[in-house]
Amino acid sequence: MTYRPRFTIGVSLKMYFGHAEALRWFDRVAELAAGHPALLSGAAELFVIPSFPALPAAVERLTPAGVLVGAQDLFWEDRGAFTGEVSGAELAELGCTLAEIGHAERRRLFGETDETVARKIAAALRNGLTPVLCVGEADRTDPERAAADCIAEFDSAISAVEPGAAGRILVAYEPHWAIGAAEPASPAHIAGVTERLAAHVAAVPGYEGSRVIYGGSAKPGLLPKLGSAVGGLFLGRFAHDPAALAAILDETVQLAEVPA
Ligand SMILES: O=C(CO)COP(=O)(O)O
Repeated sequence: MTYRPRFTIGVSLKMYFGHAEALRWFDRVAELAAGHPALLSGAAELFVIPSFPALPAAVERLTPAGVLVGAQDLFWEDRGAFTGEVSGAELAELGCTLAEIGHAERRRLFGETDETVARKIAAALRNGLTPVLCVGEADRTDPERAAADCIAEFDSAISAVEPGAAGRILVAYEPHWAIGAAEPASPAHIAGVTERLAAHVAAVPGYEGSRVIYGGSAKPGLLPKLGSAVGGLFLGRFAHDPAALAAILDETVQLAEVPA
């Protein structure tokens, strides 16, 4: 079964923007998305993951334009004495529909482990949030070994999901070495990993509709080189200019005309 929309395009703003800057960016992206043929035709769905304090404004300004909003992290408990943390329950209440989990920066700088990732995946699914699960090899290697690392990360990440709570996951393949770089990984490397990873994910019962997207210095021009090897892109810096995001949405329209 072909999942619609054809491509998922996501943007994480990480901690790049101040508040006023984020609001201006939301307004420009809302304007772009509301009239874009990619969203209107089902060629693409678009999600935005801003900082926590910007979430209510993002929901208010982007949701009417058909853009999904998610958080950059969540805690694995739903309520209690956990100073500084944010629950999936509150995120869902705010109108978020996604939660990013296990980004390489959180693993490297904030002590995220396979165990905490697994607990957070369970928390997201139990609160009705679609996890954006980040996986990827730490060091440059061949696609076979990279795919094996990603598959092990995926299996570990779903290991704490409560029975009956499995659901759609957006798996973001982000090789650590390609994040914050000048160029993305090569199309051959990306396809060599995403095709193996997607085949594995598709065979796990309960996770139907999941898809694998690529992140790590992704920018206009990459998607046409990948075609159906990926379910979409997860963008960082190269979506700060809304014109670049528009160019990528244009590419999804052209690609959607080619049968999957
Ligand atoms: O980590 C990323 C998205 O989560 C990618 O960021 P960059 O495209 O800025 O490398």
